[in-house]
Amino acid sequence: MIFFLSKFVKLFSNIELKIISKNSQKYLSDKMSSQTSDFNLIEKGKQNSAQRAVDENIDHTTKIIGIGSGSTIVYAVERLAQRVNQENLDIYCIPSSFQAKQLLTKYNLKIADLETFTSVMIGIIDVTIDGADEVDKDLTCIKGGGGCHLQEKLIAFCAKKFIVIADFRKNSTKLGQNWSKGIPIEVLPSAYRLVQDRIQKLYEGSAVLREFSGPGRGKAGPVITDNGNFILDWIFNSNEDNDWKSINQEIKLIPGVIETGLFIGLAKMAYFGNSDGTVTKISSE
Ligand SMILES: O=C(CO)[C@H](O)[C@H](O)COP(=O)(O)O
Repeated sequence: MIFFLSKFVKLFSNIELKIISKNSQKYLSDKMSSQTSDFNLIEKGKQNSAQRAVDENIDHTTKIIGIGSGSTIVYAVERLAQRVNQENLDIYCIPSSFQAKQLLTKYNLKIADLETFTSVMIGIIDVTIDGADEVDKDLTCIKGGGGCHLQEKLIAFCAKKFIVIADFRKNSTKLGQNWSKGIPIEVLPSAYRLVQDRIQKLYEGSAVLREFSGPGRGKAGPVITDNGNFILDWIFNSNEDNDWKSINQEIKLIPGVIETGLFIGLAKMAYFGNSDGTVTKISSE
């Protein structure tokens, strides 16, 4: 009797285990396919915003373009290369990073830098196109998620038109609404403790040294920018009504600060690729 009873219990628990494992397999596969579809919507959003920005702002009169960095700009460069070939456009591109330069090389586009041309610098670039980590209702941006905001600010500053391209996640009313990784600040390596200290005394939140994470990724220790500097990410209090213009000026006065990832009054337009396939265009004028 005991023998049969134990056989029955074993059989029942095997069935139960199979049901649990089937359910968890279903849960995992549902979760994975919903993550894949989220990923696709985001990528499609990036692509749609990039294509629209290139198509609406570049023509045969465009001679010099500033090229930002990140994952969204890849779609813009792809589209630009297509149009340069199809329409025989004669365009020089100024990259904002090692990554952007590699991208331009891959697509065989003509590369220049800010010293190539002898004319007046401000306005020398017809259009600069770049991604952003977050954009608020006034088109103030947080940039530098990829650590390239110093060169990105240079090509935004020298452009007649600075255009932001992004997927729907970056479209906020207020900075900090969707982006929680803070404001990147490029600093001289020997000054990072001083800047960290000063920011934490001036404002709420913390200024965290950006480091590589995870075994087998990058190197141990701090992220080094294309210019050989460190990055602090200032995680600010997003519930405050922050006056970004004066905060930016104050941070830039700290010795050792090279550039902040706050782009104020620079963007003329932003294109956001939405999850339904449409593109929202916001203009500062
Ligand atoms: O500022 C940047 C790099 O310094 C990027 O433009 C920003 O991080 C957005 O990147 P992505 O297009 O991958 O979302």
